[in-house]
Amino acid sequence: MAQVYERVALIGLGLIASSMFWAMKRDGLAGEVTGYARSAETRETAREIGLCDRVCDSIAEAVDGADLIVLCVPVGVMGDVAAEMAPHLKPGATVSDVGSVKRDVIEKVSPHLPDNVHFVPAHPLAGTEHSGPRSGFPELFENRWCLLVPVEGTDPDAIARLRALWEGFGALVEEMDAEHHDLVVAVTSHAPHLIAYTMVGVADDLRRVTDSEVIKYSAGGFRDFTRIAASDPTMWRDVFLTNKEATLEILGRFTEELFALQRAIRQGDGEHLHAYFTRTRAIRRGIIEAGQDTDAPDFGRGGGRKE
Ligand SMILES: NC(=O)c1ccc[n+]([C@@H]2O[C@H](COP(=O)([O-])OP(=O)(O)OC[C@H]3O[C@@H](n4cnc5c(N)ncnc54)[C@H](O)[C@@H]3O)[C@@H](O)[C@H]2O)c1
Ligand SMILES: O=C(O)C(=O)C[C@]1(C(=O)O)C=C[C@@H](O)C=C1
Repeated sequence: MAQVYERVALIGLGLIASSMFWAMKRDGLAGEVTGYARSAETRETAREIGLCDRVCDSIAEAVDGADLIVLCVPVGVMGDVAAEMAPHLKPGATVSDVGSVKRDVIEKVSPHLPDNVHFVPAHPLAGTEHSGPRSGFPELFENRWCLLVPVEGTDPDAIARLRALWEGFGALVEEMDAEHHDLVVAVTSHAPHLIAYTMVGVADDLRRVTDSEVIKYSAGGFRDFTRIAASDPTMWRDVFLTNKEATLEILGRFTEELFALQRAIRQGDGEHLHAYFTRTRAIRRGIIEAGQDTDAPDFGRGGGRKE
């Protein structure tokens, strides 16, 4: 595959950055890739496993001369990181991010960026419950969506180039505005994570269900909940604090539906339950028919793959 960027800097060296790096190297999508993470331990691990061509001890050194800089840190620190790197950016460079929330990130990052760089926020809808520099694998983005959320007036060439990189990773790319993005992912990702966290918390609170029983009998739905609820606490704290409005809107609707189902169970209203479950079953079938059920085949081979 053809090289898309000569110099790329990855800031934050966890699951997403490491998956991007391995995919870039596998397919020759970038020339030199530099990396920076805040903790010396993470930088040391990165050097040990060959994550990045050059691991830098300062953000200034990492972004120096880079054509593309991707912020791969938790959404709560995107603004601070942008402020720190801004004076060292090369004119004409593209700054992007992979944050799970877009409106807040755009609000926090944009004011720090000089006028002579392009800002093209992005969000790959792909991940696992694992985090850190060892968790990435190059197939992570294959056949997954990556949403680009460019602000109005962004240079179309900068957008097209970033699109080419994500398509090079095997992702399906679409553009969306930030507000819509945040509402969509509140439904498809953020609220489901909160529900999973809650369900596992409830099981943990029930003293009659011992730890060993939770492990022994969790072969089905609950096992999936425990996988999701094992996701990184810092990342998810930041997601909920920065996508507050949309998540609360969806959780409000969720609570209303839950009460309605609760009442149907109490009143023995089987018709209500059956009609509801028939409707939701059709959604799952729609996902599979659209070829979006990327969980079905064993697509990952790295340490961070899904169970
Ligand atoms: N994990 C997922 O499923 C997933 C999927 C899509 C997008 N995202 C988004 O991608 C971003 C990164 O997530 P991840 O899963 O790769 O996280 P991760 O925890 O695996 O990695 C985060 C990295 O950022 C570093 N970091 C934290 N604060 C920093 C700072 N102030 N300066 C420099 N480095 C700092 C950490 O040391 C770590 O190396 C987040 O914004 C997240 O919302 C995550
Ligand atoms: O599959 C998982 O483990 C994920 O949690 C990935 C997932 C998701 O909810 O789909 C999580 C957060 C991201 O922002 C995008 C993708």
